[in-house]
Amino acid sequence: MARTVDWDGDAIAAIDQRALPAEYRIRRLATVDAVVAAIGDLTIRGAPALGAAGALGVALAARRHPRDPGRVRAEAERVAAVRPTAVNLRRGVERALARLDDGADAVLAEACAVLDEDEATNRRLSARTADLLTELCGDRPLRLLTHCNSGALATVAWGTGLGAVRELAERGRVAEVLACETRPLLQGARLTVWELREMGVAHRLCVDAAGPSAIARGLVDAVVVGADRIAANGDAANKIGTYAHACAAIRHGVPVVVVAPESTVDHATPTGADITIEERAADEVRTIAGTPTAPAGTPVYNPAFDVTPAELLSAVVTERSTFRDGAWTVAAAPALR
Ligand SMILES: CSC[C@H]1O[C@H](OP(=O)(O)O)[C@H](O)[C@@H]1O
Repeated sequence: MARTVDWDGDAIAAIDQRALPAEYRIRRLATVDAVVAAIGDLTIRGAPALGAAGALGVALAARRHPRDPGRVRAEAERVAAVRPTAVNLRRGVERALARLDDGADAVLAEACAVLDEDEATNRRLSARTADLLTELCGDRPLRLLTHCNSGALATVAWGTGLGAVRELAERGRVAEVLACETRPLLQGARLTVWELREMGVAHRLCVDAAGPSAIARGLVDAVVVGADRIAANGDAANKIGTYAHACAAIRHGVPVVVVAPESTVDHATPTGADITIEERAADEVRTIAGTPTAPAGTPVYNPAFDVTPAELLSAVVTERSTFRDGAWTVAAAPALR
């Protein structure tokens, strides 16, 4: 699989995640308008992937308007504002924009650095999470519940929550993954299942409401999810439905681990109550694959995310820190070999 988001020398090359699993196709995005549209319609989705797309969107603007920094900043703001919850999007934009005074080539180089750093970061946080799950659940094949998609498709490569599943599978420590379909846009059914088949990991698909029930019936050893923004106190915003799994998990003594890069931790946001939750279009709920499921005009409540309070989480794991029992601890630097 190619990188989820990449630079082809003149434009952004992105896997079109709306087309999966039926079709694997790359969309070429050569303008800021195209990037804004692709983020809005979830051609590109997932916090780290959004960060990469945001940085590359600024690079496109800087190449298009090399002598108009004001225009570049305005275009950058258009990109950053498309989706408010995933902190990585604005961070990727700001990181690229910080090089604007050095010229368009420097902006592009910074954006490409965002991409180049991602896979190594995700492999590190995946290994740290696999170690923690082994500590929490025992050194045995585990039955894991996932929600939405936090795999390679949500990042530039490898993945976060599903990256940890991949790491455990390579260690021979995954018995089965129960993948929640994730209404309304079905990232679980369409994307996580597709990635699990690519990995050769045993899995079953279930409706979202079956997640808490599976936990209650003792079918799940741990819940492993990604995140879009993690507040300073460890509260985590993730796909709508995550909170319900966590409520069931704490009642039944099942660990819930949030896996995300440091770039998703927002220490400037004190608690989950301070996180803006994106509301999406009503028709996403009133239809399935374009077929109406409710009468036209039915009023809809469609938050794209919910917040799981830190007290319901066993841990938040990044590539270099862990939030557990109310505190962040930084991992010791890996021993020099
Ligand atoms: C590794 S970030 C994945 C995160 O992003 C998803 O949201 P969306 O598909 O709307 O971009 C979901 O919350 C995943 O957990």
